[in-house]
Amino acid sequence: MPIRSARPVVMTALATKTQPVEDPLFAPLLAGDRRALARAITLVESTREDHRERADALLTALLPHTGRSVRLGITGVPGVGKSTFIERFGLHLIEAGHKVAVLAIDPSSKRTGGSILGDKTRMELLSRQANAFIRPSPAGTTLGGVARRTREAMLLVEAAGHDVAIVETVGVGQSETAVADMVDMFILLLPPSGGDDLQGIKKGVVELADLLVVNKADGDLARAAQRSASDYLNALRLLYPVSAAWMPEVRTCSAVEGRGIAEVWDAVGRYRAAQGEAGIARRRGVQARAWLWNEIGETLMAALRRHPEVKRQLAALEHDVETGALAPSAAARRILGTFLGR
Ligand SMILES: Nc1nc2c(ncn2[C@@H]2O[C@H](COP(=O)(O)OP(=O)(O)OP(=O)(O)O)[C@@H](O)[C@H]2O)c(=O)[nH]1
Repeated sequence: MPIRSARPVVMTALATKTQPVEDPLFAPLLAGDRRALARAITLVESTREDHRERADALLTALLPHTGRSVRLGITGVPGVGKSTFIERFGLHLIEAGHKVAVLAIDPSSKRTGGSILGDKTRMELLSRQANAFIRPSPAGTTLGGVARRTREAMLLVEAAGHDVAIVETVGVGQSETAVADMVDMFILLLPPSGGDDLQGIKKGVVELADLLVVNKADGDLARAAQRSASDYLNALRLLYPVSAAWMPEVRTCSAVEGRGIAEVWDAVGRYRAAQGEAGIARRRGVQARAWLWNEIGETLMAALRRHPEVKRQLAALEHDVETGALAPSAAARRILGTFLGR
């Protein structure tokens, strides 16, 4: 069953007619039970068909209780200090009374433990907090698959009462775009660079960022960090029109010393004020529509690959395409013809 917007009147009528059984995870998750939340995330991560149906039903029921968090994406190259930063940032938010969830996207990880958050020593202090929920990246082969499950996990943490949802991704590859497509604000952590150039940082990633934070602004690196920050600011001035609703800011911080962390949260507040509720809602609407088409694509492909007759034909058609006996477009049309029963 696809995710659909909640229509209380119709739902109530349907509910009394068919008496759908409420998922046992529904009530405890809404009450903020961590085990129920963890189990619900495991459910949405499952690829089993029956689990998928249950996950869709649970998500649909929870949908009216989602959307109330500040959705932040954080990226940066390995070693820039993401986990040190997120831990400090998360602790700062918890101290201010927030409930924080950290989710990760890392489909590329071949590291032992499987994911960037798999290592138990990461964010140890934060993970011990009652108001923090940290979830490692699910194992996945495709970015699309991992992103889909992270999006759903974000809805679940929101339903469980987390009012700040942080999606972390390692700054290599395409995952930054996937994260930028599911959050309200995208934060790029940068290392202090030695020279006055922006080498090593992909321009595309800088363009996605709403806030640039040069980390490690301490000790010997303090001056280099300041210099990098002004270089980035100059570069951004060339990228963005001054009249835009939000001109990305550049800040420095020291995650290790805990300096500049509160200022990052202040910048989040300014960003949200500049966008306004309508701006955030618009961005989320565009994201939801893109997500719908993603879902259609993924679901169609999965159905296509499962189709028995398609499966039977596929090897021969692939062989014909490989040997040049058949044009890929013609083979694709035949496969789709079979799938659609034409
Ligand atoms: N001087 C200084 N070092 C820092 C700071 N933040 C992190 N580091 C150090 O940078 C190294 C990497 O920090 P992590 O937080 O593990 O970085 P990460 O980006 O999560 O790294 P990956 O797990 O490889 O993705 C560690 O040795 C940290 O102690 C900082 O503010 N100042």
